Amino acid sequence: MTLESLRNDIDTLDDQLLTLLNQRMELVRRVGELKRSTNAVIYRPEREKQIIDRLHEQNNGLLNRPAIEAIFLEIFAVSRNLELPERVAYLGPEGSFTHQAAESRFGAMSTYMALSTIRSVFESVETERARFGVVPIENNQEGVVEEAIDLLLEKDLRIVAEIQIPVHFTFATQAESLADITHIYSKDIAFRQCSRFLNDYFDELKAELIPVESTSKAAKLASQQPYTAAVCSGIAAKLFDVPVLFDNIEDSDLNRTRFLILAKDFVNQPSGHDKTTLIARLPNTQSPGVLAEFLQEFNTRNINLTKIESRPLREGATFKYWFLLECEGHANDPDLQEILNHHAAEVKLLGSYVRVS
Ligand SMILES: O=C(O)C(=O)C[C@]1(C(=O)O)C=C[C@@H](O)C=C1
Repeated sequence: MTLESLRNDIDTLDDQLLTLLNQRMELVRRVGELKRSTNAVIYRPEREKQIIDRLHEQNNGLLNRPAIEAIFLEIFAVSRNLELPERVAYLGPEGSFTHQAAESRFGAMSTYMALSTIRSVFESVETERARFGVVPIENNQEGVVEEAIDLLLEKDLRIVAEIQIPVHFTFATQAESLADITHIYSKDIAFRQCSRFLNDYFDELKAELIPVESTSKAAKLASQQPYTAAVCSGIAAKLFDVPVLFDNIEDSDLNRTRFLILAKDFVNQPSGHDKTTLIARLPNTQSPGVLAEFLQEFNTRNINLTKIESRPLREGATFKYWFLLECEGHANDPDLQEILNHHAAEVKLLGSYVRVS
């Protein structure tokens, strides 16, 4: 087959894909009308997961699961925008890893607001300037983001979904050759995490490493100044139009960050593979057994507790704590429901949502 005839076949299939996508959007538009008439929520992560699971199971072509996910998450994002355009606030600046996390769920078509603090993301959702907020909650190498954890107690928001993304860095530059590069910009932590690559390539070339506030700023500088480069996220390089010379230049490929999507009011239906996040303010944790007995309630019901984080209650000059707990399962599961009922006064449900891993 010639290139031309292969391309002709691709054109024919693309025409069919477009027709099918438009047919799908017509159905989605009707779903949107139905939902608006019943005041139902537009974003249904558990339904999206169900669709991707089903497609993956029946698939026997070349596309693997990440490819199916990438294509369909973008389709869902376009669908949701058609049903009701929804604004997404995230911890900026543009091109940050939180931006990348937000885009991985809400797609290229959503309206985004880059905010400069985690608190302002919470507040924008609270005051309904944004329908959803995306914040980092923990990194598997560095631990939790304390500000985000504390705001979960302070503000009355719900968790819609979690996103986990590997922290990959790219090396982006406009320079024609590595030997031309005199300065490399990035955040100091990113330099540390890419030290092997930088040593291998630049030890002899002697480019100067210049730390700046964010990897997005680094990409911006590299877009403005010839003979410079940036160690930054892929999304920042794309945003500032700096060609990526090397991908995944980090020393360890185990570095992952977990983000939460927050909304003012949100209830997910069970997906069969869920996680639940709770806040517990137990009275008298200084009395023997109070905390242990509470945790035991999960154990006796065979509920797998996956995380417990203690944070100071900041009540006077005392050492008192509240706890952020995560367990497998959905708040509708009868066993978990029992615990929630039993501790209605001291336990608050932040959300049940599709468990990533
Ligand atoms: O099934 C729905 O509830 C829809 O709104 C449709 C749809 C889709 O495109 O398939 C879009 C948004 C939801 O997050 C889930 C699925």
